[in-house]
Amino acid sequence: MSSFSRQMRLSSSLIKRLHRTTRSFTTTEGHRPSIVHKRSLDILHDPWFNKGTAFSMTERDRLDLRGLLPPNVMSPEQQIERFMVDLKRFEVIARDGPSDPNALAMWRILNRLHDRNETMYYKVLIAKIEEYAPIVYTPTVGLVCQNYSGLFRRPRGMYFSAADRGEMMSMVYNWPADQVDMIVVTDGSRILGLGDLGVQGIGIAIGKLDLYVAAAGMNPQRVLPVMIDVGTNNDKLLKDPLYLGLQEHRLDGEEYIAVLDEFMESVFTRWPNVIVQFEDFQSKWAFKLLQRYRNRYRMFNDDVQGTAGVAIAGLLGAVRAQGKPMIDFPKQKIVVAGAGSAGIGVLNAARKTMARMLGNNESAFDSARSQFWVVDAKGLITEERENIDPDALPFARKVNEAGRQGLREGASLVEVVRQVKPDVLLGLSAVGGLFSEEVLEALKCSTSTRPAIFAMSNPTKNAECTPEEAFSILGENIIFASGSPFKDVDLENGHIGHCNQGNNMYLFPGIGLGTLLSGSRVISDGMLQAAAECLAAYMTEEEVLKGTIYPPISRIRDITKKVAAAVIKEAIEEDLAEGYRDMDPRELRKLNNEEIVAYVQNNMWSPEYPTLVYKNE
Ligand SMILES: NC(=O)c1ccc[n+]([C@@H]2O[C@H](COP(=O)([O-])OP(=O)(O)OC[C@H]3O[C@@H](n4cnc5c(N)ncnc54)[C@H](O)[C@@H]3O)[C@@H](O)[C@H]2O)c1
Ligand SMILES: O=C(O)C[C@H](O)C(=O)O
Ligand SMILES: [Mg+2]
Repeated sequence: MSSFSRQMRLSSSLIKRLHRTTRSFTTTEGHRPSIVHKRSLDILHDPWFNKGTAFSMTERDRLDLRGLLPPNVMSPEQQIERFMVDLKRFEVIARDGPSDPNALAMWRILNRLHDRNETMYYKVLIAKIEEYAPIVYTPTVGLVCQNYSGLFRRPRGMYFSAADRGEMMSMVYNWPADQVDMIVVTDGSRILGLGDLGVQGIGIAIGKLDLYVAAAGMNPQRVLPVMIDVGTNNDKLLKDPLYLGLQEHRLDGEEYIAVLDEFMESVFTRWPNVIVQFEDFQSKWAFKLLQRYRNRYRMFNDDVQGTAGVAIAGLLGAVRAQGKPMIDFPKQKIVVAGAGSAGIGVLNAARKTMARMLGNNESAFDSARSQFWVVDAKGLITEERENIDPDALPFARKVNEAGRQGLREGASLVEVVRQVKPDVLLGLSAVGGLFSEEVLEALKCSTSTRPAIFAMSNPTKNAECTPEEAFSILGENIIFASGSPFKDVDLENGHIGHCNQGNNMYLFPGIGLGTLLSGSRVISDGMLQAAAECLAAYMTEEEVLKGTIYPPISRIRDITKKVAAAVIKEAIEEDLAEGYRDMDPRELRKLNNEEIVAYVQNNMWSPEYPTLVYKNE
């Protein structure tokens, strides 16, 4: 078969799936029309309203589009078919390495579609999320951020720089949408495991919001990616003549906080109901800003809180995969490599979960601490550590206790694994290959019947190990999860080693959507816990026993709906829910579980072209 006919076959199978997965994508009169205040070329240049060749003849007449488009009116399915031929030329599984140019080429093609026709873009993304999430999100988004100055064509989102101090309150009115539901903001200081990428980090905010639209059904007209450019400490970018951001060192201390404070005040003044997700801030600021804002604003930190929930769900899955009840979780010995925003977030949440299972009192909380061994760049953290980070202090091992185990301050990861014989080895270190052959060999001494490895660092090259390495050294009786997507491993004995993707994408969209629809003014620990428990309970006993502890990404819209419903339910129980639009809090309280899920479903946006009607402003 020629490559062209193969492409056409692939395209037509996609088209069939598109027909099946969504009811209608037509400009039918059955849908409520959208009012536009522009006509003619202004519409074609507006990705929120543009339908390209799918504008019907009556719409072309009504909106002064006649003569501005080729005469043949295409159906949305035909439009996608044409688009797919272009995209499929680069069909590869997107991974770092030799396929980078292909992954970037696919990102470019998708990005151009995003720029000209958002409805069609999200139609494609939702229908083929498994294939294109690795392009618009992790791992390719990392590569995109690294190359953003060269890839930048049309601006997307808003930029606030240190030079805008005193102006932000008026600047927010430059954004065209009167309603914004969701902001993802970064300062670019720690993009995935790639370090300080300065202004180029905007790519991650865009990628996260793509998932808000595709997975949570947020309306793309009401999401806003934001970059806070307070400079960069990346020497390469400071010297690069093509760099798009401020070429000065990062602001620090009070000056930095003043910029963030002004930004938060400005966006919440214009959009009082917005939710702000903090993303990829270096650990130094991630915790401080979370503490500063979480009781004042509707905000959360995805790397600290979203990751924690996903890890808890995975850790509980790993217990079930051993054939044990979840309540056995407090017996697990867990070695964590990495004590940054993500690692500490996971440790705190795991300790609290154990404590709850042990009786939810102070002594339970205290004893849960001894289940964790934390290794950072300087080795095992003990109370002997000089200038210990206060966030890591609660997890520092007591010197005597470490000594009894044959360990000391600064012991290497391999020594720790050898001595502790952990049930779980979890990496959030951003160091690719940290789980070396030696470390994996040491894990063979694990006292678990089914050891679990979480190589959660991103993107692909930063994963602490690959699934091939883990399965080939430890055999098939392990649980494996990674932050970036990897293929399952053929174990060559007729069995498959399952690779789970342990990524916060399974929670942040549902946390945001649930918060929005509950109308809660803050995002409580209980709401985050409810999200994690929902994800943990999502997998069936049978799936978990087969080693599948997270759902496939093709189910992300369904899991997000359920997570959002769990968040709403908890907000109601904590008396935080203030309602959303027509749904007032009293009515919200009357809904049963199924009705809450239906309420979420009914408020999820789907990519369908509305009929456009012009109205003079
Ligand atoms: N899978 C997910 O959902 C998810 C979520 C959040 C973060 N992450 C990933 O986690 C990684 C870390 O993020 P962060 O914000 O915590 O970063 P960070 O830079 O704040 O923390 C990194 C930590 O790793 C430690 N470290 C460095 N070298 C080490 C070594 N050789 N051995 C052991 N520890 C070492 C550092 O001391 C530090 O404590 C990133 O790669 C990020 O992409 C993944
Ligand atoms: O962005 C991701 O894929 C997960 C996480 O937020 C990260 O920072 O790595
Ligand atoms: Mg992140």
